[in-house]
Order: sequence, then C-alpha cells, then structure tokens
Amino acid sequence: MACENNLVVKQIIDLYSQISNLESLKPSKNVDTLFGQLVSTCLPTDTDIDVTKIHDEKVKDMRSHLIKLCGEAEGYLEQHFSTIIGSFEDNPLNHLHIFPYYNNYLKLSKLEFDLLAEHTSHVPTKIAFIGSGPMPLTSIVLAKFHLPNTTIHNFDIDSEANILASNLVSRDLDLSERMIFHTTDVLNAKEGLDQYDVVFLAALVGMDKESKVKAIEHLEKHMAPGAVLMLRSAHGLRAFLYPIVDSCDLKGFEVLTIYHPSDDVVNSVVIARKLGGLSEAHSSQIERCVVMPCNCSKIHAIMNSRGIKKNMIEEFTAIE
Ligand SMILES: C[S@@+](CC[C@H](N)C(=O)[O-])C[C@H]1O[C@@H](n2cnc3c(N)ncnc32)[C@H](O)[C@@H]1O
Repeated sequence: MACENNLVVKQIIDLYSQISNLESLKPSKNVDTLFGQLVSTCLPTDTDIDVTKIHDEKVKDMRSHLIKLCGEAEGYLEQHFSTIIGSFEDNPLNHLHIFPYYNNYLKLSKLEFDLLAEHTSHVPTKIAFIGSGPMPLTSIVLAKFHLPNTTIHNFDIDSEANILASNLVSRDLDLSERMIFHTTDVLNAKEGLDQYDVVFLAALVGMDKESKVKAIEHLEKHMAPGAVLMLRSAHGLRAFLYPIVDSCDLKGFEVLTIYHPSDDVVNSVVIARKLGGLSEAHSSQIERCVVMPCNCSKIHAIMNSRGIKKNMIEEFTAIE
C-alpha cells in the first residue's frame, strides 16, 4: 500500500494541518497537546514506513515543512524552560527534571556515550557540540554523568540561546569551568575545529538534506583526521520529525554505526570517523571495512543482541 494511504501517515497529515494553522508555536496547552500527539504517533517502530519512498509531492512537502515546524517549536520549548530553570536562586542544574524531555536526553546521551566508548580507545578531552541551544542538555548530561574531565565547547548561531545556556551552568562550580559557549553559524566555525576529539552535530542543524550535507562537508573540511563525528538522524515514522542522515551524506568519513532506538528516544544516532587518522581509524579498518560509496556498501541490519530487544543497529561492510 502506498505510504500516503497509510492510516498513521493520514493521522500525521491531520496533525500537521492543525499545527501549521497555529498562531504561535510557543509552549501552550494546545501546542503541547498537538506536539505530544505528533510525537506519540511517530514513535512506533513496528511499521515499514520509509519516507524516502514517498512519491506524493504534497506529502514530501508536508514532511519538510513539519520538520521545520518541529525545530521551531523545540527551540521555543527550550527557551521557555531555560528561562524558568535559570531563574532558580540555587544551582539551576538541580532543577533540570522540570524540562519535559529531560529523561529522553538522559537516555539519548547515555546511548551516544556508549556508542562513543565502543568506538574510541581513549576518553575525549575536548568535545564540540554544534547546535547546543538554550537548553544544552546533551552537553550537560555528558559532562555531569559520563565525562567528568572533558571540556565541552558549545556552538550556537543564536546569541540569546547561549546567554540562557551559560546562565544555566553559571552557578555550578564544575560545569561553569568545563562548558564553553561560542556564538557562530557552524559554517563560519573554521579554525580550532581540528582540536576536538569528538564533534556532535545537533539534529536541528541542517533541517533539510542540502543544508545538513553542507554542514557535514564543512566539518569534514575542518575536523582532525581520525576525529569522531556524532550525528542525529531518524528512522521510520520518526523521519517526519527530524531529517535523515544517510551514510552517503558522510563523504570523507568512515561510518561506524547507525543506531535506531525503539523506545522513546526519538533520534537515531550516527557515529562516524573522519578518514586519514593514523591511530584508531587504522586499527578500526583492520577490524571493519571502510565504508565504500554507499552504492557499493551493503548495509545489513542486525538485531542488537546486547539485551536491548528490537533496536536496529546497522553495521557497514563493503561488498566483497
Ligand atoms: C534547540 S537546540 C537542540 C539541541 C539540544 N539542546 C541538545 O542538547 O541536544 C538546536 C540549536 O541549533 C541551533 N542551530 C541551528 N542551525 C545552526 C547553525 N547553522 N549553526 C549553529 N547553530 C545552529 C539553533 O539555534 C538551536 O538553538
């Protein structure tokens, strides 16, 4: 059955028409309810929906506009809660649980940390997070719970976001030292990108394929050989909420793993390593094939046997 006739897709289209007619995307009972319904409609992973196979132009246009609306609403939501949490007299980091998606970030950051640990042999000393936002929860959770000695440089195009974000960590003795903020478009961040062991690219940086690939190409140009790039993608119905990052978009990188969660962690995680590094990339090439251009690489999905049922993990091997 064509994807556009799918009942769930019809529900998404209906939610889209309500959301796109909203006066404002700022948090309110109505906005929260609609986006809550949208997320829960897109969460199921037991569907064979592949948005890349949708031919109906109207549905394709709807999807790209919906991704932008979701990104705008996410920005307002972060701004709203960062202002509230940042207003506490004591350490705002004691109140992060007030943010409605805090638990999702705890899980997503743990997943990203585990994948990072699987593919690197040393603890990163410096990480860049591109698109950190007013609520830089990924950086905060990684710094607080997983990487106690790592400095995290947060880049955001929006100075307001950085003002709110730095206020959140300002009263924390530890993170006020280890969280640095830079206001810039990722495409203007040039010098210094080669000093990071790991670079994260937020899902909302590059909301369509063209701008996502542009950001990746820029990072490939300026990152150190052998450095790791962590990206967020989407799979199945969740690709109505966020852009997809394909292995083909990562020229100049060795794609190590693409991980599709099946719980309420919405984003898929893509981990790749910039080619040319001498140490790890070399050893990793011994263990695994370097991804050839995607029309030559055979992607096989294997059920993740690490006790987490149904998650999908894609390993990459070139066709022998
Ligand atoms: C809302 S945050 C989401 C990240 C989330 N806070 C986290 O911790 O994972 C995404 C941010 O990306 C920023 N952004 C979008 N495009 C960008 C670009 N080209 N360069 C730098 N930042 C960008 C937006 O200003 C926004 O604040």
